Amino acid sequence: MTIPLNSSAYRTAPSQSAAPRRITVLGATGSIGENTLDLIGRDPARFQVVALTGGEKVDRLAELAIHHNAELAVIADETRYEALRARLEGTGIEAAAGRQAVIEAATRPADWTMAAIVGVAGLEPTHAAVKQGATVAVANKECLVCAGPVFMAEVRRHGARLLPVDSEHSAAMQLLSQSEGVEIDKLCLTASGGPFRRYTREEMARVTPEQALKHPNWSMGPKITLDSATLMNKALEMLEAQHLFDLPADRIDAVIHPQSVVHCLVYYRDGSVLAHMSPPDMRTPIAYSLAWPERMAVPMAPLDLPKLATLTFEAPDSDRFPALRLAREALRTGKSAGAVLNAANEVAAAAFFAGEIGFLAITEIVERVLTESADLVGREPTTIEDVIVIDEQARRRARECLPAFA
Ligand SMILES: NC(=O)C1=CN([C@@H]2O[C@H](COP(=O)(O)OP(=O)(O)OC[C@H]3O[C@@H](n4cnc5c(N)ncnc54)[C@H](OP(=O)(O)O)[C@@H]3O)[C@@H](O)[C@H]2O)C=CC1
Ligand SMILES: CC(=O)[C@@H](O)[C@H](O)COP(=O)(O)O
Ligand SMILES: [Mn+2]
Repeated sequence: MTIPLNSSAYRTAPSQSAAPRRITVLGATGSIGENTLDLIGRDPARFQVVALTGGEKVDRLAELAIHHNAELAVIADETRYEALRARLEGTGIEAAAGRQAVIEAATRPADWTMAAIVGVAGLEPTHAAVKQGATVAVANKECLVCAGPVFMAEVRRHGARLLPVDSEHSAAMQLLSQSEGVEIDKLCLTASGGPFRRYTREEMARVTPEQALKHPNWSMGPKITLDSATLMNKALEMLEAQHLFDLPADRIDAVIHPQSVVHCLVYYRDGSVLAHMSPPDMRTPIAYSLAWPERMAVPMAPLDLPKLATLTFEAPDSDRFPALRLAREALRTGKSAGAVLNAANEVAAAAFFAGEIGFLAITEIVERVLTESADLVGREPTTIEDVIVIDEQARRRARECLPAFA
């Protein structure tokens, strides 16, 4: 379902059942996957693990599957099937491999699926989970960025329930549940500003992948950590919010908040602003989605405001960080702007990690591909398959751009 602004949907208690909830984690070996399983492992009587999937980390996937007594473990990289099968031999856990097997894992009946594969690679498996009509906790923001209206239509068509996991969107869902029947003026996402918040463009031109991977507040996978450094993460998140909450482009904003304690703010026309706070640890939004509409305990210390002492906010600088300007344009353009922006960013991010381009070239390539791809940007996909075709074409154009930025 669309997260409705004017609905009591959040307050409807689920039927209470003594049976453990059947859980699947797509992207189990990643940062979100590990945090999800950490919480699940603390209350094993409440959860039963159906399927776990990984990309390449076959040993870790097998360890997690054994530890959580999963029914099925799937590794996306087919060449690692034999290694997975050997590790799981005698455990009774099924092993499978390949892209299609990941999609099939997502179709196994489950009450709750965590969608935490990174990148557009997560789109088809998450869509497969949505088609089961169950609850999907969606960390994979690319589903919404690339396929927004099509994906949300599929959610409605299959009667699935989406629970946002991205910290800002989890916060937004909690804030918007206070706004039933009330028009909001603005939804404002916070951005830490990343490790280069105070860098000049000249300094940014020389930064290395190692420096970009040092996020000031959050421990996350490499791709999203780099996106935080370019502010492309916030660009993706503005598009994610547009589709999740069905908001007009001009009601979505972002502000720099270096402490990452406030995650989202909702502005009302009477001057009120509601803000959501929590420590910068993803186990809080994951726990919210796992226990929803109830609350569960997490193992972290509560926020210590006197110790924090100061929370600060700054306006983003679009000259040094063009990503937010690109996001605003993409929000207004709609259609396939999000898919093209994301595809170009995935290609450019991989090229930066490979040492092929500099840090500033990442957003420059995204802008170049968006500017030169009016034909792609203007397409209105009607199916997930259409989105994948657009993504592949935008990737090809981004790859063609790389030599000019090397
Ligand atoms: N990390 C965080 O705190 C947050 C993450 N998110 C979003 O959640 C998603 C996951 O992020 P994060 O956990 O950081 O990412 P990670 O890189 O840590 O983990 C990604 C997961 O996806 C798997 N994977 C990678 N490529 C493929 C593929 N082609 N097919 C199948 N599986 C694949 C990886 O497997 P393996 O490692 O075995 O190769 C791993 O399990 C992203 O969309 C991100 O934007 C949103 C908010 C916060
Ligand atoms: C934890 C989470 O939700 C990330 O998306 C986080 O927001 C990244 O930090 P930035 O605010 O630096 O993008
Ligand atoms: Mn986020």
